[in-house]
Amino acid sequence: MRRWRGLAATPADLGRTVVTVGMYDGVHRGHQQLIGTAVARARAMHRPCVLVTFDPHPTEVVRPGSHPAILTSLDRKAELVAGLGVDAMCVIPFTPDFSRLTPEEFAHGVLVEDLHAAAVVVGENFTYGHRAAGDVTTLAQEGRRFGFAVEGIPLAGDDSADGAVTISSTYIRACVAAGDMESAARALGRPHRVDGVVVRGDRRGRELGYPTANVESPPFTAIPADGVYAGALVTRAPDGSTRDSAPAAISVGTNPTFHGSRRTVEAYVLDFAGDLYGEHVGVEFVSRLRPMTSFAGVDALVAAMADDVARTRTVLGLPPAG
Ligand SMILES: Cc1cc2nc3c(=O)[nH]c(=O)nc-3n(C[C@H](O)[C@H](O)[C@H](O)COP(=O)(O)O)c2cc1C
Ligand SMILES: Nc1ncnc2c1ncn2[C@@H]1O[C@H](COP(=O)(O)OP(=O)(O)O)[C@@H](O)[C@H]1O
Repeated sequence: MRRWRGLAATPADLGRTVVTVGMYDGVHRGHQQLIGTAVARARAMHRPCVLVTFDPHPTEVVRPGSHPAILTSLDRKAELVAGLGVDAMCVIPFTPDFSRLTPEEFAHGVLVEDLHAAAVVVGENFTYGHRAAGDVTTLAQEGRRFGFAVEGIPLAGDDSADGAVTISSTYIRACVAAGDMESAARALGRPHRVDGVVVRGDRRGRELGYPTANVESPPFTAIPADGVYAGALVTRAPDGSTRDSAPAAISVGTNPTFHGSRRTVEAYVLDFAGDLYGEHVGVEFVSRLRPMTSFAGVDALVAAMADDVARTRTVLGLPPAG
């Protein structure tokens, strides 16, 4: 997949394109349907499918200080959309100036002049331009004027949840913030993952018998509620692709037993011994086991960790330790 930042860097040899526009944070099941439709239209028209997204999140520019938790980094988003067949990802720096483009300026300047759109595929609730004044109806009008087709796709739902919900990034952020990783996974179509780099901690884990990879993630990463989770540690190659995935018991919180103050994400990898410092990893959260607890002493904590590891094996369907 080709990828560039800023409309000025758009390759000159794209020809006419099929464009889909959105934040696509999470690349959840609704996004997957929408992107799948855009890719299918592009294939049928023998055009490249270009996904246009924004960085930083527009909310932060429109209402500073209100940055939402981010479900997928740009690199992870690129990996996921490439897997859906998207040919190119264009990241538009979302600046105050860009936020002031009128709907018509966006349609004509960005979609027609920069990206040569022959067709545009968006969700039926898509809005664009200054104060989100443009919607699918205005986009269809611009399309008739400037010569591109417009398709507004109905939003996907999750009927298996208590009462059907419309799948959205906001809904998934709420699931993650509450530690409901099963609902998050149903909406995402895969477990939620926190990406980051393994850094040094207090070097206490190995003394307890449970060394933990402390994973430092970028600001605004959507980190699940404090607690202990069953999941996996995914190691990544330098190009970002997945190298390996191993079962893990994961701790999120300030380690209150030791009166810590920094909130950390730490993964104890089952049946593993080795050096993970500096590795680019992803922590995948499958199920919440219990809250973060302030134990009276180290022995009680170690006993709880042994139980967490046993329950992790059960949750993940692994045989008990031999
Ligand atoms: C499965 C698991 C469960 C944990 N549960 C708790 C807990 O309930 N309370 C707590 O204070 N710390 C908990 N921790 C975090 C440990 O306190 C932490 O891993 C240990 O202090 C090592 O820290 P270090 O990696 O910075 O050396 C847990 C860690 C793991 C891996
Ligand atoms: N099973 C394992 N799970 C996680 N990390 C492990 C494991 N075995 C060895 N390690 C290594 O040990 C480090 C964690 O040891 P620990 O004593 O908790 O130190 P720190 O406080 O620096 O995290 C990890 O970053 C990793 O390099």
